[in-house]
Amino acid sequence: MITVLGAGAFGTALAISLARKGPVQLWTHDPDHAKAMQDTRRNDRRLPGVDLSENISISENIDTIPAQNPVLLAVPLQQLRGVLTERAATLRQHQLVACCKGMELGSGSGPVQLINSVVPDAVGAILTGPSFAADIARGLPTALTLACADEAASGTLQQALNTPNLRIYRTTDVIGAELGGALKNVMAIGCGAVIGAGLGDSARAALMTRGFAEMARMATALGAQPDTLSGLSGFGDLVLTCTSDQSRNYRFGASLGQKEWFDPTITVEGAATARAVCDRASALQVDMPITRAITALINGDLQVEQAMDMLLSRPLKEE
Ligand SMILES: NC(=O)C1=CN([C@@H]2O[C@H](COP(=O)(O)OP(=O)(O)OC[C@H]3O[C@@H](n4cnc5c(N)ncnc54)[C@H](O)[C@@H]3O)[C@@H](O)[C@H]2O)C=CC1
Ligand SMILES: O=C(CO)COP(=O)(O)O
Repeated sequence: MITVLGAGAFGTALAISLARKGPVQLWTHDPDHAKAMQDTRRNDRRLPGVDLSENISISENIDTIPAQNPVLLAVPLQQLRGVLTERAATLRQHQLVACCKGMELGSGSGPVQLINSVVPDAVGAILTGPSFAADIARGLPTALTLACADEAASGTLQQALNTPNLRIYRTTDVIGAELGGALKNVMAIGCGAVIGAGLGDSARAALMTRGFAEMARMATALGAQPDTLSGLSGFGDLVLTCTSDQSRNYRFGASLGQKEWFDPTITVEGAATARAVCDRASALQVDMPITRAITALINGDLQVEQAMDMLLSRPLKEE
């Protein structure tokens, strides 16, 4: 049995995929949402149009989780500390797999760092990489990275989470995998803004490439292995979210570029993460001009055209 905490788009999609192999417990903190999903056998709020199989049991209350059950934590990163703190007694000594992308405001922590600090006797891991919830739920082929510092646990989790459509690779480079997923969302907002403002595909390609260099710079400063960023969690997810309308970060960026309203209830991890990354970059003295420009855009301090002029007028340098 696998337990999924968080019945948003991603948690539900993972539950649907994993339920093809065995029983899954899907938890939501909202009793009305649990009732609606139990009645309709669908998650119309977050992942409409896909049925929840009988292998998925839905609950708004999970007091005990058998020790051998891996637990997937599929809530937005900025909510993760609260969920862990509230459920720490239940989650102790479990394998906890963060299924979220970002850096916490204030602490600058990634998801596994948060798990390790709030539930220190659990095994922390992260599942990340290029994957839209709707694709996973429809059974389309997808590849993800499972990062866990504990090699034995990483092998067990890889087996447990691999499904016929969901191919899981593993790594012990947790910080690299965390940063790939967190930083690419900031770039996706920037790319959406570039396309939304009509600045063209060439500008987007430049932003992705120089943005990737910036991601690698930050990752190296924090001790990640350089190769990790070139894998699914970095390069793979950067390509996906910077080029697809399915990405909420990209669509949010496009709305900034078009100067249009964007629904604030939609999860856009890159917005808070951009601010957290700027703070972390300042503390580490890592040069991240693209991230800073995107953050200024998100904060309303710059328009896309001004941000682009600022980047283009920087002193010339070697690639
Ligand atoms: N949707 C996607 O295609 C993918 C999402 N992710 C990541 O998954 C994470 C979750 O995103 P989604 O599921 O897409 O978001 P979502 O907006 O669809 O759902 C978030 C869920 O978290 C729940 N939640 C919020 N605060 C909570 C709290 N304090 N306690 C308990 N539950 C709480 C909400 O009720 C909601 O069901 C994000 O970090 C995202 O980057 C990763 C890969 C793909
Ligand atoms: O992380 C994702 C795909 O890998 C989902 O992207 P969005 O959160 O931008 O929708």
